[in-house]
Order: sequence, then structure tokens, then C-alpha cells
Amino acid sequence: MNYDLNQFTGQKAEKNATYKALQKLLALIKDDHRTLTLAFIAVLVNSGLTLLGPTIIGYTIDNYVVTKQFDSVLRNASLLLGMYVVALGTGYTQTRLMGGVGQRTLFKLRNAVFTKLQELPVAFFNQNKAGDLISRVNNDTDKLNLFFAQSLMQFIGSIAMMIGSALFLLFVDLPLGAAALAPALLAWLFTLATSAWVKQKNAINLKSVGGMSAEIQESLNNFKVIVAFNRRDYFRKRFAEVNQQNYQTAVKAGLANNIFMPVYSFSAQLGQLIVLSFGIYLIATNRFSIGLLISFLSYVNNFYNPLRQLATLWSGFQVALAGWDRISQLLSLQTNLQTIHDTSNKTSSALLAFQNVSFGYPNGREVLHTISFELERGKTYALVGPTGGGKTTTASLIARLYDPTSGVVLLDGRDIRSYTPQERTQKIGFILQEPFLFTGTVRDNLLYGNEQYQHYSNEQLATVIRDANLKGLLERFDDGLDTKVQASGEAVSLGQKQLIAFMRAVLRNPDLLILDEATANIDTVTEQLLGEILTNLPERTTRIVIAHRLNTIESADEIFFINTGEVTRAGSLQDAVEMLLHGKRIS
Ligand SMILES: Nc1ncnc2c1ncn2[C@@H]1O[C@H](COP(=O)(O)OP(=O)(O)OP(=O)(O)O)[C@@H](O)[C@H]1O
Repeated sequence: MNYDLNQFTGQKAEKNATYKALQKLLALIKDDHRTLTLAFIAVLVNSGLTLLGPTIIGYTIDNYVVTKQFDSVLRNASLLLGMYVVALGTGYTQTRLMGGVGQRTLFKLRNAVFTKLQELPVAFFNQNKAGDLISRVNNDTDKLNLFFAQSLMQFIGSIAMMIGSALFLLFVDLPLGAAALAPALLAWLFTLATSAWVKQKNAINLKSVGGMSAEIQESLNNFKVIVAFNRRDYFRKRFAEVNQQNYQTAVKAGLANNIFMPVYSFSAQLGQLIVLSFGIYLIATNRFSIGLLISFLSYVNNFYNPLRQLATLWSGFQVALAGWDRISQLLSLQTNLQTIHDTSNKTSSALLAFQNVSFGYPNGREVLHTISFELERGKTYALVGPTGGGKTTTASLIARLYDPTSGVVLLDGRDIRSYTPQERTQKIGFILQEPFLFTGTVRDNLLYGNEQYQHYSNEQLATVIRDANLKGLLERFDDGLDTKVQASGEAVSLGQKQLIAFMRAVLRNPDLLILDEATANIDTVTEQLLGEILTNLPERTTRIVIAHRLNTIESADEIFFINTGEVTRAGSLQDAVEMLLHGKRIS
């Protein structure tokens, strides 16, 4: 399955996915329907009051100013002032309410995106850069917040004002009204023609922001290599390039976003010119009063001012849409590692069995080719083979980090896909080649994902550690369980990280323990200690050891040689050495 987010093309199937994601967006604001309704009412009241203004002014001019009835003029002026104050209040209410909706949507959206990231399989993270994902969680979601907080109700308000004004113009004088509105048609056609282009320019810009973020993340993650190889200039140059690219796409997006404004302004000016020219003619022929012309002009303004505002709002909307596309691509992804109902009629009495398993990474060659083997309970297996031969891949399939392209993996006689992630991780412990620790203490890291001992006190945990023969390992840490650990820091050595990963896996008491190069950075004495711990694991525990060092595989009951898509049983350590030396099966 392809999980590369930057390869989405917006084809039909993806459009359906976007539609689904749009439903998700609506679900996010569903809880806010009361606030939205209130804000909507506030906007309508605001627009209604603003719309009434010109009528009252026109009426006052024609009936009281011309006849010099100052009392009535003053009364209507006070009425107008009252209306404007109420409009101010509703405007403020609307802004406040929508600000809350925007922030809440942002909050929920970020949670939804992050939760989705936690659901996705390893294959997804192989194909996407962390920096780009961070940018989607941080930057793209904020584009939607801005739209909700600042634009949505203005958008509705502007439309309401425009409809009201248009109705008034057409009602008072149909031909003049239609002529005054005609330039808006131009603006509308222009909008239709350019919107997709504007959205695309914004999408390119957001993608380049994601690319820049990925670049920053990569250089921060690898700063030591950069310093050691004196590659600072190289990375500076690379960053300058992506920054330059981002600058260029931002300028283009900015230009695209501003393209509506002059066209909308021009159509507004045309509208006014038309009304003025025809209006003078209508007054000269006594079909229009001065007051009516003034209110007419005001309504033309009331129509075109929101239209001008729409120019900005519309580009904001295109930015939000482009951001939403990037988020919805992520939200609509489904993990391909679903828990399925076990329909295979295949059985095996072994703890784990590969039956005709083939596997290849997306866009890569086949790494394993119709492999079959079985692992018995309580035995120790070693996987050996040349670098890149497929050992880690085999172990990853055993831990179901990926599913086979064809064939089936059976755990305890059942399709491994029929186990829930909890059941599976309970049964299988995996010590990865590159141990990763979370910021916290040794204790936090030992209990990571371990429900059983979560609430144990340090003393109780120390007893469990002693019973599991792990005491000798814990002593390697100055402050024992309370030793501070940092995900990216150097407070613990690589070997110590491997020790924590080892203890973490053993404490979970799994049926199957996979050690992928787990002793590569550990001294010989400690390695012997690990060997003893492994030997003393409960009898039913099956161990799989991936190692390049021969002494670590000496104690294995069976050795598998993995290379060029094949898994071959090596009868003895000597056979394995021969195979390693010749890189192939010996006859
Ligand atoms: N995430 C991945 N995406 C694409 N190809 C991969 C990925 N991981 C491994 N491969 C490819 O699969 C093949 C087997 O890799 P694997 O890591 O299983 O080998 P290995 O035997 O464990 O090697 P080593 O001894 O170096 O750890 C290699 O050709 C590698 O390039």
C-alpha cells in the first residue's frame, strides 16, 4: 500500500476520500452548533442593521432634510446611532464566538491528526518525512483555524449584505439595479476561472513549508554527523535552497491570493460609475429623487464593499482548502494492518510458522520469497546472513510490523493478523536494532507499554527485576530506576540504551523474544550476563537472536541463514560460517 502523502494527485478516488474527510471536519464542529447558530444570528442582525442604514438616510434626506425638519432629522440620526451601536455589539459577539470555535476546531483537529498518526503502520513512517508531518499537524491545521476564527462568519455576513443590497437595488429600479450589479458578474466569472489556480499555488506553498520543516528536522536529528563531517556548510546550503524555494512559492501564493482584490475593486468602481451616470439621467427626467440616488449609491457600496472583502476572504478560503486537503489526505489513510477474523484453515502446532511467505517493501524488490519455517516453543533460534539479506525484515514480519505480500504467518496456530495489537505485543517482545528511549527515567522506559507493573512502587519493581535476573543490568545505572534518560540526549550510552530495551522486553514476559543486534554495543562481560538471563527465561519462552558475532549465536538450538529471498536451515554453527563465507546454501 502506498502511504506517501506527497504523491497524492487529487484523482477521483482521493476526491471521495476528501469528501469523507470533509464529513469528519463537519463532525469536528458539530458540537459547536449552538455557538455557530448564535454567531450566525449575530451576523444576520449585523448585516440587517447595516442594510437598513441607507434606506433611513435616503428617506431622511427626501422627507426631512429637504423640508428642513431638524427634529425629525435628529430623531433619525439618533435611531441610526442606536442601530450602529447594536451592530457594533453583534459584530464583537460574532468575533468572540467564532474565535472560540476556531481554537476548539484547531484543538480537536490536532488531536485527530495526532491520533491518526498513532494508528498508522510502520510503512507509513517509512514513506513520509517527520518534518512534513509536523508541518501538517502545526501549520496546516492553523490555516483552518484562521478560516474559522476570522473568515467564516465574515463570509456569511458579506454574502447576506450582498444579497440584501442586490434585492434592494433590483426592487427599487430593476434596469438600473441590474446595470449596477452587472460588473459583479465579471468578478464572479473571474473568480470561477482562477480559484483552482489560486488553491494550487497555496498547495505548492504548504508543501514547500512541509519540505522546509523536513529539512530542519533532518539536520537537527543528525547534528553530530554534520559536525563530525564538517558538513555544516553543506546543510546551510541545502537549507538556503529549500528556504529560497519556500520564499518563491510563498511569493507566488501571495500574488495569487491578491489577484482577486484589484478585479473586485474595479468591478465596484464600474458599478458606481454606472449608477452615477444613469442616476443623473434619472434625476434629470424626474424619475429619481436625490435621497433615493444617495441610498442607491450606498447600496451599491454595500454590495461592492463586501464583495471586495470577499476577495480577501476567498483567498483565505483557498489557503484553508489547500491546508485541509493536506490534512484530509492524512486523516483518510487507513492502516493496512487491520485485525481480521481468522479464516485461514491452516494450522501449525509450532509457536510461530511462516507458510509460503513472500514480502517486498513498497517500490522495492522482493526481500523474502515463498519462505516456510516453524519455530518451536522454548527454543533459541539465530538468524544469520549477510548485511541487507533480510534478517530484520523477517523479524519485522514476525512482530507484524508489516504483513506479507503473500502467504501467512501463524502465531500459536492462528493467523497473526487475527490478534489484536494488545494480544500480539503481549506475546511478542521485540528489541529493535536502534533502541529508542523516551524522555523520563529508566523506570518510565522499563514500564513503557507494560500495564502489569505500571502501579508498582520502586521497591516492588526492584523485586520483580531481581526475580527476572535483571538486577545486574540495573546496577549499570548510577541512580538505578531513577536515572534520568533523554530521548535525544547523551546521558546514557548506546550500550545502556540497549540494556534498557532488553530489560523492557524481558519484563513483559513474552512468549517470543526477538533480539535484533541487541548486543552489538555491549561489552563481553555484560553480554555474558545477557546470555545467562536469556538462558534463565521461563522454559516456554522462544528466542530469536539476530547477530553478526558468532559467539552470540553459539548457544542457539537452530540457525537460519537468510539471504537473497531465501531462508535456509544451517545444520551447525560450522555450516552457518560456511554459508556466511560463501554467501549461499551449501550442498
Ligand atoms: N524500510 C525499508 N524500505 C525499503 N527497503 C527496505 C526497508 N528496510 C529494508 N529494506 C531493504 O530490504 C532488504 C533487507 O533488509 P534487512 O534490514 O531486512 O536486512 P538485514 O539482513 O537485517 O541487514 P543488516 O544485517 O544490515 O541489519 C535490504 O535490501 C534493504 O535495502
